[in-house]
Formats: sequence, structure tokens, C-alpha cells
Amino acid sequence: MVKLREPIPVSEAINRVLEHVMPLGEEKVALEEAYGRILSEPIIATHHVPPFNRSAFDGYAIRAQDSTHASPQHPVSFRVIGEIGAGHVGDKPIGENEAYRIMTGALLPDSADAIVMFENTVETSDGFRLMEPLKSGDNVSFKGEDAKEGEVLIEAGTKIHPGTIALLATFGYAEVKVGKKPVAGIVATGTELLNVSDPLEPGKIRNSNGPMIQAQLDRMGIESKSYGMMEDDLDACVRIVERALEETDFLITTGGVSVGDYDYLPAIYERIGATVLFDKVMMRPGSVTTVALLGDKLLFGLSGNPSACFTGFELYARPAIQRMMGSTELFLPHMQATLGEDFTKANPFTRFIRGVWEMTDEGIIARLAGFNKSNAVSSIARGNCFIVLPSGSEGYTKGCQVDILLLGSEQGESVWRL
Ligand SMILES: Nc1nc2c(c(=O)[nH]1)N[C@H]1C(S)=C(S)[C@@H](COP(=O)(O)OP(=O)(O)OC[C@H]3O[C@@H](n4cnc5c(N)ncnc54)[C@H](O)[C@@H]3O)O[C@H]1N2
Ligand code: MOO
Ligand SMILES: [Mg+2]
Repeated sequence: MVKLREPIPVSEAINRVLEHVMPLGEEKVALEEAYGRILSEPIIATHHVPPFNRSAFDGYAIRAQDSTHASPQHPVSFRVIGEIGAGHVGDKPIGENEAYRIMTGALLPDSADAIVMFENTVETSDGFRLMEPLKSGDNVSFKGEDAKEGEVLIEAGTKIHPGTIALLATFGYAEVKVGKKPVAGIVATGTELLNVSDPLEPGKIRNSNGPMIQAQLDRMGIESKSYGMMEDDLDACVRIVERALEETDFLITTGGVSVGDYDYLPAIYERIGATVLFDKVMMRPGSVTTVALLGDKLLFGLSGNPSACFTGFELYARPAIQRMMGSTELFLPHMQATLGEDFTKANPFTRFIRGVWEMTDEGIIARLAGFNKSNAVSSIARGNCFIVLPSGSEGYTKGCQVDILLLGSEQGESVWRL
């Protein structure tokens, strides 16, 4: 007789996982290695940005007060006393109706307080004429206008992206303190599995979950070790799982978590003495997703069905990995969309449907990404989001407002629409 499993809500399952996850600590990496890592200290401005008043345009630095009476009828003449390229410093203060030629980014010379663009002047033998008045500060990029010394600009726990790299470089961080990254172990289970390069045989399929999980980890910047594919043989499976746990920080398996004769994961957890945190979740696909704990190492027992496997990773492994790395942003970003088609299947459990969202004239529309059963692989490839349909409904109709969880950032648009 199969033991009945007690399903728990998704939010509770996530909490049960996160209760057992701690950040792995911090390390220093070179700035060039920091992309994609999690900051473990805030970025605090060590100086004003910009660090000095500078010209925002190529033109002339003047005293605005000298231009007060300039007009097309009564242009005011200025005499140029020198030139300042970016990186250079003007050595004399400018006097009445004097100007420096100055380039974008160059330090403003003493007593200059405005820049006039070349285009707004008429050249003369010793300088230029100006046809309109300037105000003090015109076309100047002010010291500290972007960031003030001492300001906290980015909090610890934030993922480093190219903009963050620019900021770190601005403040001279040749090295950055970031969260340590875990190493993941991956094991695909199933006697039916073939390697990617094997020809198909009756009753067999290629292992798509293993490479998919590796890519899901890659997308998060996480290194993984693959322990290949295990035949459904309990002793052999136990040995591989024990070895993988010794060599990695957490383990992801796929397949073998349900109640079939060869679904050995429950027996493996028992043999190695792991505590099962849950083995049934009120979600579709992936209701049999199981997470267990041995010491401080998590074992994510993802379903063998590809859509369920993919979903289990994003819902449970992802936030745990984010926390291990010290991130404070554990979950997939979400937003609201209008359901673009009916989904009339009853919803005993919350559904995470592989969907495609796009911005249209009617707002954000989310449609199904195609064949949407738990065993689907095609819709994972086409989807760019999960459409979340909470349980307890007889289905959802086109036009409903739904939550969607956004996946990755690989997708783009084929046409510029703005
Ligand atoms: N009597 C019951 N049977 C099943 C239940 C249940 O509650 N009672 N749950 C069903 C649901 S829902 C799911 S989901 C699956 C979960 O199965 P397992 O996690 O035990 O996975 P397997 O049985 O090993 O495989 C399921 C399916 O996925 C294919 N698979 C497995 N590994 C891979 C891989 N690496 N790449 C691609 N495809 C893979 C496998 O061949 C099977 O077709 O159980 C239901 N049954
Ligand atoms: O766990 Mo299964 O994927 O619910 O369909
Ligand atoms: Mg099974």
C-alpha cells in the first residue's frame, strides 16, 4: 500500500527550505571577476561624483555675469585666453569677458561658472561672440551631483551587474567583497535515460533534465559537477549520492521521487539518514518535488518530468542558492499580466504554467507557451515566464488578471517597438 503524502502549500515548502540555508560567507574577487556575484558590503561613495565641477559640453567656459546683456542685436564679445582638454587644468583665472576653450569633462577653470556650446557662438579673430545670456551653472556638471561622498549607493546583498561594475570602478575597487558561491552536484536518475549523443532505442529517452539543470545553474552563475545518470539500482544510487554530497555543497537529483517501484529517492534519503522536509507540494507541475536535508546539505529531489523539474528548480533551488550566495533578492521577479487565452482545467493545486508574456497595445499579455503538461519539454523552451494560477478555481478565462514570474533575461524582441 502506497503511503499517502501530505501536500503543503508552496509558500510553506519554500520556507521549510530557506530555514535550513545560511550564506556561505564572503571572499574577495578582482573587479573583472565580480560580474554576477552578490555584493557582501554596501557600495558607499568614497568621494563625490563627479569629483569636480566640469564642463558638460565642448565650448567655452565663461563668467555668466559677463553674458547678461547678450542678445542677437547686441552680441557680447569674449576673448579666448587658453584651452582645456579633458584631463587638463586651466592655470589662470578668467577675467571680465574672457573665456577658455573647454572640452566635455574638463575641470572648470577658476571663476568660470557657465559653459557656452560652440554651436551657440560666432567665432572672431581672438575669440567669439555670444548672442544670448547664460545663467550661472549653465552646462556645468557639478561636483557631487551624481553621488555625494558617504552616500550608500548600493546595498549589500545586491547582484553585481554591468552598472554596478561601473560604480565599483568609479570608486577604485580593484577587488570586491562578494558572497561565496556554492558548487552544485547534479544526478539524473532513470534506467530509461540515454546520453545526449546516443541514438534513440525503444523505451529510452535522452537525458534532458541534467543539461537543463546545469544551464539553470549556469544562468545563476553557479558551478556544477555532473555525476551523470544513475540506473534505478538502490545500492549504486546511494553510493553516487554519498559521493556527490561529499564533493559539493548541495545536490540536485531528477526523477525517482514519486511512488513507482523504481522511484528510489525516498529509500535513498532513508539509507543515508537524510531528513525529508517535504515530499508533496500543492503545485502543478511538480507536486512530488521533494527536499531533504543531511547535515547542512540540501538534497533537491526534483521530479523526472521536465516541466516539473524545471519548475521545482526555479521555485525551491533558486531561492536557496541565492541565499547561500548572500543575496537578499531570493525570488523570481513578478508582475501582473492579462491572461491571453482561456485555461479552463480545474485547479486543485496552484499551477505554474509555462507562458510567454509580451507587451502589446492592450498592455502585458501572457499566453500559454504550448503543450503544458508536466512531461512537456517544448513549452519550457518557448516560455519566458510562469503564469501563476492559484488553486481553488474551476479555471481561468481570457482577460483575467494573473501574476507572472519572469524567467531569465535571454529573451529579446525582434522588432524595435518604441
Ligand atoms: N501513482 C502515482 N504515480 C505518479 C504520481 C503519483 O502521485 N502517483 N505522480 C506523477 C507525477 S505528478 C509526476 S511529476 C511523476 C514524477 O515522477 P518521478 O519524479 O518519480 O520521475 P520518474 O518516474 O523518474 O520520471 C518521470 C518521467 O520523467 C522522465 N524523465 C526522468 N528523468 C528524465 C531526464 N533526466 N530527462 C528527461 N526526462 C526524464 C521519465 O522518463 C518519466 O517519463 O510521477 C507521476 N506518477
Ligand atoms: O508532480 Mo507532477 O509534475 O505534479 O505533474
Ligand atoms: Mg517515478
